[in-house]
Amino acid sequence: MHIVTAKEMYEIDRFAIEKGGIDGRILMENAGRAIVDQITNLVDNTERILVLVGSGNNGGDGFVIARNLLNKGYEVIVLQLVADEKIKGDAAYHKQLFINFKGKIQLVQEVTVVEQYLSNADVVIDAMLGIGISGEVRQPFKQVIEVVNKLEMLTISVDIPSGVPADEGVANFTAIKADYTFVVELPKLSLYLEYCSPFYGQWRLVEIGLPHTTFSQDNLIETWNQKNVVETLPKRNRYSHKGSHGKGLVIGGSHTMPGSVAMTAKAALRSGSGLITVGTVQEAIPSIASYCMEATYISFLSNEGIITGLPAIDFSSYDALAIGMGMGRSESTASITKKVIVDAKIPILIDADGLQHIKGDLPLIKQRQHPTVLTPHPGEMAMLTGYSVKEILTSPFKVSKQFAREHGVYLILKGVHTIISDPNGRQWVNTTGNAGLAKGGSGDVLSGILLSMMMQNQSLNDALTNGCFIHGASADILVSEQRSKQDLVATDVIDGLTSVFRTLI
Ligand SMILES: NC(=O)C1=CN([C@@H]2O[C@H](COP(=O)(O)OP(=O)(O)OC[C@H]3O[C@@H](n4cnc5c(N)ncnc54)[C@H](OP(=O)(O)O)[C@@H]3O)[C@@H](O)[C@H]2O)[C@@H](O)CC1
Ligand SMILES: Nc1ncnc2c1ncn2[C@@H]1O[C@H](COP(=O)(O)OP(=O)(O)O)[C@@H](O)[C@H]1O
Ligand SMILES: [K+]
Repeated sequence: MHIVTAKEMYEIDRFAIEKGGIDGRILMENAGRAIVDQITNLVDNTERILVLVGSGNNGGDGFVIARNLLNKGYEVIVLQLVADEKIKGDAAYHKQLFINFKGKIQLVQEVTVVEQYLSNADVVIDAMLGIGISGEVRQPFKQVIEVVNKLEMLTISVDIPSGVPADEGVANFTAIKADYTFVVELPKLSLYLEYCSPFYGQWRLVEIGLPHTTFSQDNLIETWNQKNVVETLPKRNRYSHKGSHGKGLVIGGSHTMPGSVAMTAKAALRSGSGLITVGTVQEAIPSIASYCMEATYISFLSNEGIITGLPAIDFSSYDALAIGMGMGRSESTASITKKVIVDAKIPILIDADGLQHIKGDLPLIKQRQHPTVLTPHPGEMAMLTGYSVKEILTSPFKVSKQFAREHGVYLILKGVHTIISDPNGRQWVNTTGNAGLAKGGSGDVLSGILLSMMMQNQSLNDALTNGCFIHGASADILVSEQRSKQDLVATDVIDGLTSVFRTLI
């Protein structure tokens, strides 16, 4: 499903009205009614409802909601926070219908009066500002938002919590903290920004009859969900043999960090790889092998438990490789990573310490004739780009698209809403995962799953989006069935892959 910016939402709206011939007043009626259907599931008609409306079409939705709730026997008052002449077009039409239906509207701009109305209500419907907001929230909205947030009453936002920007790039704002938000037709970008999404509370999409398409081809962002995975994940052929499912190489680890490559290798095997070889220091092999007996091992030259040299490896005998996990950041490991980037004429995934190594070698990556996948978390992304973590979290879509295009890489910016970007600038947002994954080792497991997916017979975009989905889905199933977000650890996520694959295939 497309994730839209405000501009794209307006384009779709305009298309539906101008080319599709749908009257904007019908769209507004559809939006209001669809939201009322949701509200009636949450709110009993003995509860008193206050609808806060502003000057735009978001306020217009508010009038439709108020009228339809009134028809269903709810006690409803509309507080209009702007002067009468500010309400125009479709919103004015629906305001008049509400009046015709004997609806009560109070024109209020002093916050103390708003407070009095709030104290006599059980539920507040927030239809003040929608996706048309620009700049900082002005009065009286700012004060009203602060008052609503202070009160412990059920708050339901229409389309977007008032004050939250629809798009990325605005770090500081005053906004309603909604319990529920009913988002009109398509998800807005800010739903997937970790500093905005908490304001939405629980959210759901409501359909109002718009086409699900976007017109600006330079900003294609989609969610990746279970339906997409089921459609694209290759089934295992009855006549396959181990060579059909990829031979992968995992390079990394050190004497003090053997666990990371162990988990990457095990996760790769548990997600379908035919054969996995681990290249690491001799000292680490016994402990890794006892956890991952299915893998084979190459002992790398080492000094004090750190890899110092690359043995002669025929990279062409592998289908893909992952490098960097637990490898350390010495000069020797950095030069090994550099050599692998140049010599290995196969798809490569670079994670963790490997990302630190390549900062100065991005031009070498651009020259590669085979795909390169980078999997930074925001801290590593900051190191690679020179932006601060805050700047990255404020504009994660823009920053990652720019980086993927500029350096010709597949970029997986990990986080609550992991963003996958391809070198052409297409982007997907993963929809699985939970805070149980916020533990050391989760990223190593992801690298293993991705390595395996990269070797299965699917496009690289599908491989990476499916891999991210499967990783998060494992954590979700575990947390819902046997573990908690507290005790979940990375190796559980590997064990949980069984449930994911049994569900998906
Ligand atoms: N297909 C669709 O998309 C459909 C969309 N629909 C709905 O329409 C909504 C979008 O409507 P919209 O475009 O009228 O914008 P919206 O946010 O209601 O108001 C903007 C007004 O607010 C004001 N204002 C702006 N910034 C401000 C600030 N910082 N601080 C204070 N005030 C500020 C400014 O007014 P001004 O005071 O400047 O004259 C401006 O005119 C959308 O979210 C959805 O709910 C549905 O009806 C069905 C179809
Ligand atoms: N709160 C969260 N919600 C969803 N996914 C999360 C959350 N925290 C972490 N993750 C996921 O867990 C993984 C953590 O990776 P990373 O930071 O590299 O961990 P490590 O380096 O310790 O292995 C990423 O895939 C990330 O998307
Ligand atoms: K709103």
